[in-house]
Amino acid sequence: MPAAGRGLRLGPGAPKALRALSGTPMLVHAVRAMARSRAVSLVVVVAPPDGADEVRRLLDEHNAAGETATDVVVVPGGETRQDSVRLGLAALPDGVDSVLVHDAARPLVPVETVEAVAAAVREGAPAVVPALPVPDTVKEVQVRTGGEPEPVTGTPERSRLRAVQTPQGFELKVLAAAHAQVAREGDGATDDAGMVERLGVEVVVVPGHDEAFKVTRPLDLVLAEAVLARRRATDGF
Ligand SMILES: Nc1ccn([C@@H]2O[C@H](COP(=O)(O)OP(=O)(O)OP(=O)(O)O)[C@@H](O)[C@H]2O)c(=O)n1
Ligand SMILES: C[C@](O)(CO)[C@H](O)COP(=O)(O)O
Repeated sequence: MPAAGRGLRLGPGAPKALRALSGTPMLVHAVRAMARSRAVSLVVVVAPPDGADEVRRLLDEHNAAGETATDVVVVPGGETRQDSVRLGLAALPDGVDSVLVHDAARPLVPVETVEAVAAAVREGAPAVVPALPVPDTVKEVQVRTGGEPEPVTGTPERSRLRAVQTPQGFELKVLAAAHAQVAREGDGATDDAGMVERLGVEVVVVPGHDEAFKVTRPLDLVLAEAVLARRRATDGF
């Protein structure tokens, strides 16, 4: 679980994963969300490089894995999400053959989404992503950094686009090979599946969920609090 980001787009404050949602660190919500799935037996939390001890303390204090049999280990992360995922993979024990990579910044992912991804990997898909259709029309532009209007260069057909979430599920040897290739070639990708695509391995999509959104900007905190309030009212947690 990459959790080492600063959360710059969320504004000043503690590293994003440590910020509170309804009084509980976002990371604790995310670990609980994964531990709730019977497909998950170990969560490797990749903490801010200088914050591994604090993260361990917070997870223990909040009893993050609760009554589940899920183990939680904490390792320090890296400069980029890609580095952090690679450091998390390096901490896996021998004998693991499949892995889910889940952003701590998606703390409210429903257990059904986690299980759908895990089931697709178990059934033989080497790489699986949860995703939703895109509600807006998406334009490709010529990027301008000076604030001037950006010329549109194309409009991809919306019905063929998907907004991709996490957890993304992989055969471990496929994901490890993808990260090794990217590390060798020095070419990044914004998600793990993107690296696997470059290996020429097929990635498949299963349905994502609105509540698996990524807490990125301040308005996302408002949405997350509203989802938690609705869950407390209807589900009791
Ligand atoms: N060096 C990094 C950067 C990001 N992440 C993690 O990757 C996930 C997705 O990243 P993002 O939402 O972009 O988080 P930040 O990098 O913290 O956000 P920002 O870009 O706004 O700073 C988050 O769980 C984040 O903690 C990480 O583990 N290591
Ligand atoms: C992995 C991801 O959440 C899939 O949508 C996304 O690409 C992460 O991007 P970020 O810029 O690191 O938040």
